[in-house]
Amino acid sequence: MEQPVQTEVWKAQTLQELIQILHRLFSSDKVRVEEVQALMESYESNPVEWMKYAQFDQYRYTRNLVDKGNGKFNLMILCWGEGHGSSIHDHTDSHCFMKILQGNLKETLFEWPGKKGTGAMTKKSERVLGENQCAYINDSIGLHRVENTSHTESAVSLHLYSPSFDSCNTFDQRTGHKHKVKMTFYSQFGERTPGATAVSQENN
Ligand SMILES: N[C@@H](CS(=O)O)C(=O)O
Ligand SMILES: [Fe+2]
Repeated sequence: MEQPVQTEVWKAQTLQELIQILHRLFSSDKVRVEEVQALMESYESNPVEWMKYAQFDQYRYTRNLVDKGNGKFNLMILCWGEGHGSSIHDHTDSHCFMKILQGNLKETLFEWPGKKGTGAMTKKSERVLGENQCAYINDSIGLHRVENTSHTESAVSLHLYSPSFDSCNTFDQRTGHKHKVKMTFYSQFGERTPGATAVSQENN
């Protein structure tokens, strides 16, 4: 009789436990994408656990720092009001995991523009991510835009970036021209970042 292959399957019962296991997985230098993705998917979103990080802005999506991952990653909660979305952007050569905690988000993938960056950008695919799903992207997969297309529901997502970064490139869909933007946190560890305002240089 053949034995089924035993693989280790993580199940994070709480956000705190998820963070603990993430610290363990990232303490080694080799990131196993499928393992992290499965772990993040295993956490069943419980709003009570993440509510203090979910700080919304009326005009744009917000980035709220949850954990600095011992220098190995940044974990953050993004809050998307009705109709809020990001520009087409890259991820600065990092791993990007994106888990939906509430609502739905549409992710549209684009190809990198050619060297000269001229002409309309090519759309590769799109999909709608639902609650508890976890997507993954890096620069070799392509560029993306994320949108809460709902006019009645907000959305909340949990993002892990490794290594962490604080700037990325945004791209003009019609011309492919890129533009470097700095990214900031609306709040950190549940506290509003002093001086952080709705600046226009953001990724949206
Ligand atoms: N990568 C974006 C969010 S998203 O649109 O994937 C950010 O960190 O702000
Ligand atoms: Fe992104």
